[in-house]
This record gives sequence, C-alpha cells and structure tokens, in this order.
Amino acid sequence: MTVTFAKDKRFDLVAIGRACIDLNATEYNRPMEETMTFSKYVGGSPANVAIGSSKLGLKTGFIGKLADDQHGRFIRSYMDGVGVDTSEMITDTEGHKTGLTFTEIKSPEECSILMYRTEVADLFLRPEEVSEAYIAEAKMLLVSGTALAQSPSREAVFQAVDYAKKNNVTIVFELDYRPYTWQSAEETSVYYKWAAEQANLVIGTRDEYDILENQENGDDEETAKALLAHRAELVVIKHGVDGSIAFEEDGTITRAKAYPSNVLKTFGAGDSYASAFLYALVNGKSTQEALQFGGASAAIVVSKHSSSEAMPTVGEIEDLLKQHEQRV
Ligand SMILES: Nc1ncnc2c1ncn2[C@@H]1O[C@H](COP(=O)(O)OP(=O)(O)O)[C@@H](O)[C@H]1O
Ligand SMILES: O=C(O)C[C@@H](O)[C@H](O)C(=O)COP(=O)(O)O
Repeated sequence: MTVTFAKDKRFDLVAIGRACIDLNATEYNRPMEETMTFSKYVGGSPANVAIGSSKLGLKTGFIGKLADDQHGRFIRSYMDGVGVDTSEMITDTEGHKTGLTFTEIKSPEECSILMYRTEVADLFLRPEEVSEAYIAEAKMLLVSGTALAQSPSREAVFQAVDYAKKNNVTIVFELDYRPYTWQSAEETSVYYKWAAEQANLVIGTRDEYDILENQENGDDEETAKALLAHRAELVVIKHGVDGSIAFEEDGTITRAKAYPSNVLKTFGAGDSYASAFLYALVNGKSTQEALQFGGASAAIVVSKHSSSEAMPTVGEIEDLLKQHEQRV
C-alpha cells in the first residue's frame, strides 16, 4: 500500500518555498578560498524538485516570492522554460534579495555549500499571498523545511498546509534542513515536528530527522513509528551512499541501495531523489520502484555539475535501472 493521490487535478505537484541561485564552482578539487569561477543555475531545494519533476513530465507549479531584480527574472524565465507554472511566484516589492548558494567541490566526497540567506525574498512570502484555489488544483503540496525558518514565510506555509488539508491535497514534507536563519535547535525541532505531523509523506536524511527530534543518532524505526502515529502514511529516511528506507502505515519496510556513480559532487542528490521518487509514486509505481527511481535519479545528478539543470529524463533513469539489472 502506497500513498494515494486525488485524481483529475490540474497539477501533479505544487511546491512552496525558495527559488534561488546556485553558483557552482567550475574549478574542482579545491577549497572555496581558491575558487575563482562559478557557473550560475537556478537552485533552492523546492525549486530543484519542481524542475526535476517537470522534466520527468509531471504537471508542476510553484508558490514563492522572487526578488524584483535580474536574478529574480532569471529564475522565473528558467522555471517557465522547463514547464513549471510560475503564476503564483510573486514579485517582491520591498527590496528583498535573491538567496545565493555558493558550492565548494574539494573532492567528490568532500563538498559543501555556503548560503547567503539574509533578507531573502523567499522568506517574505505572506499567508495572504497564498491562494487556496491554486493549492486545491494540486494532487500534492511539497513543503520545504527551510520555508519554516522565519516569519512571514512560516505562516504562509501554515496557511498552505491548512488549504491542502481542506482540499484533499497530499502533503509532502521534505525536511530540507539548512542551518541558516534558524535561531536554535529547539525552535527548529518545534516547527519540524509540526510540519511532519501534518504531512502524509515525509522525506529526509537521518541527520535531518535527528534535527527534528533534537537528538543525536536516532533510530529509523522509532522515528518512523512516531510519525506514522500522526498523519504520515509513508516515511522515507535517506542514508547517502548507503541508500534509503521507506516505512509504511501497514508495517511494510522497503529498502533500496544507492547506484554506483561516477561522482563529481554530492549536492543535488536529495532534490533529484525527491523529484523522481514523487514522480514514480504519483504514477502508481510501488514503493520499491519509487525508491529505485529516486536513487537512480540521484546517481545521475551527482555525476553532473548542477542540481537543477542536470535533472534527468524518465528515459535516462530507466536506462540506468536497466543497466543495473543486467549487471546483477
Ligand atoms: N555518492 C552517491 N552515489 C550514488 N548515489 C548517491 C550518492 N549520494 C547519495 N546518493 C543517492 O541519493 C539519495 C539521497 O542522498 P542523501 O545524501 O541521503 O540526501 P541529501 O542529498 O538530501 O543529503 C541516497 O539515498 C542515494 O540513493
Ligand atoms: O537548497 C538550496 O538552496 C541549495 C541547492 O540549490 C543546492 O543545489 C543543493 O545544495 C542541493 O543539494 P541536495 O539537498 O543534496 O539536493
């Protein structure tokens, strides 16, 4: 038994949260201090997931706030170009800026990101700017944890979740923890728990669930049990190169390994995983197949330079899965 979705809606997936800019080091295997050149891509976890889903053929929309500047216009035009509906991406009128993420590729295993998140437009989305009619048109609403880090974006998410519940929209919570703009571990845990308890489907890494629980070295089964006692029907816990595990309401536990990859960098894995996992679920595939889709998509993206631009097609994912079947 997997998560069920309403039928006959205009959108498969509507995401709420940040659409920003990634500046990815074009010089590999060196620290940021010595990196002189970067390439520009659209970034921000929920934007990456929306872009990835759209590239896989899902009907996708986005709720967010963009800076009224060149970066904001670049993001809108890129997302339009890949088929994401941007009609609910509001342009900021108060001078807020686009969030920036610089990436560092010290080695394929040792990557980090440096985010500029002060006074960023996405965190100024207000609850009255969220449309119930738009959310009602979606099969699923993807909520990103970072959108809860600050008001008024936090209240905009509360509003969106409320509309989703009223309109039979499946709520997906992607923990997407970024340390920036949160005040304390306790504050983060309070809002993460709230969101996870509203969601039908929760996706995060083991480390992110530890943030939610405000503890270290948590246990996957305990984590899943606690969330499945609320609204969650499916809880996915990711373990990097060790793959991922899904826990379902009926007690089913499904595990999937990561696929071998010629890794260039590690960021982008989570967002590509989420877009392909959700694509598979909404298309009626089993939990096992959805985990494999997610893992295959991530294996492709970690071998490429960007997160958003590198999102694969269904054909590329299926080819990788076929190659893997032939080898085992
Ligand atoms: N180095 C890697 N090689 C191949 N697949 C990977 C690699 N790192 C992650 N993945 C895949 O991406 C999924 C999500 O990665 P993970 O690192 O857990 O999430 P996040 O990027 O959100 O931190 C993993 O479950 C795995 O299938
Ligand atoms: O989420 C951000 O704002 C930064 C992303 O755009 C960046 O591409 C990234 O870090 C993605 O990493 P992931 O969470 O492993 O997919």
